[in-house]
Amino acid sequence: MTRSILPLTGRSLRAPKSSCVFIYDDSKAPPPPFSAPQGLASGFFSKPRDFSLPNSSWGPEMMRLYEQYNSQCGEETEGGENREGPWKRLPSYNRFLKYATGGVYLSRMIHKKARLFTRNNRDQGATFEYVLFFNSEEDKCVGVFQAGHLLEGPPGHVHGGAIATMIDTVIGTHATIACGPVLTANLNINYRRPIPLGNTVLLESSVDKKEGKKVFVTCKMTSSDGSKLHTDSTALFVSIKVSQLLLGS
Ligand SMILES: CCCCC/C=C\C/C=C\C/C=C\C/C=C\CCCC(=O)SCCNC(=O)CCNC(=O)[C@H](O)C(C)(C)COP(=O)(O)OP(=O)(O)OC[C@H]1O[C@@H](n2cnc3c(N)ncnc32)[C@H](O)[C@@H]1OP(=O)(O)O
Repeated sequence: MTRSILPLTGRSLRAPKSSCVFIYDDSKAPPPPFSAPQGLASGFFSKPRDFSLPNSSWGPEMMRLYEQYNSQCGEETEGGENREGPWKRLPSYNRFLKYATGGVYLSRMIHKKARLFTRNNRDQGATFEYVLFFNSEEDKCVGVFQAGHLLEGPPGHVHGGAIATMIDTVIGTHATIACGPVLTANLNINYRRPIPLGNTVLLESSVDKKEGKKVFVTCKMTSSDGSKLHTDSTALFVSIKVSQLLLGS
């Protein structure tokens, strides 16, 4: 099942008349969430860049963990057959939607320039290098994150806000897979040990409980070999209708 993407005329979202607006159709049952960004992205670019693939800035630990999970991913073989695997690599693009009003008219320039926060720097390795994997059998989501030199907080170490961003990204993705579109309502982080800039860390999340519109998720972030605990965190996500978010109601 794939999420249906409706091309709407500009009127309903107050976008420029000549524009084609893409929005998720909430009336359909939630599909696996990661077909959506791909579909969306391909509406705007002939070949969208998938940022979760290795690049020359990835260090040995980032590559080691990537290979460890990627080698356990299902894939299509050269013969066109599907090879089974417990993990799935989640592709990652730098934008979701071309137009969103958010209740206020945003200029065409802002819409055009909007980019996903974690994927907005063209300098490879400078900020957030990461890849996410999901295991549906175990209901586990894993993020491998290499922290770049522009994420400095305390001297030589990663800023707490950048750490929170990565946690939110992993658990937000996990909550979206579990429940469809969600927003972070609450995020609690215990920062246990600072992360040196350039280091690769591993994030592992689990869904603890679903209660109506609410989904409770936990996440721990460790050094790449698992020996040091950097953070442990809990979060609450609440399901939303994307159309409400875009229309500002
Ligand atoms: C954005 C969607 C895009 C979807 C795209 C789809 C696929 C894309 C694929 C993947 C995406 C993957 C990853 C995403 C990456 C990163 C994640 C970034 C996430 C964010 O960066 S997100 C921005 C920051 N986030 C906000 O900007 C939220 C502002 N906020 C609100 O928009 C509302 O506040 C909302 C919606 C949270 C709730 O509003 P609401 O009206 O829907 O619900 P309501 O208030 O009725 O609460 C219902 C029940 O939750 C309880 N509850 C609510 N809030 C609570 C709190 N804080 N503490 C404890 N309990 C709370 C109530 O007590 C009640 O509980 P009960 O039912 O038991 O009474």
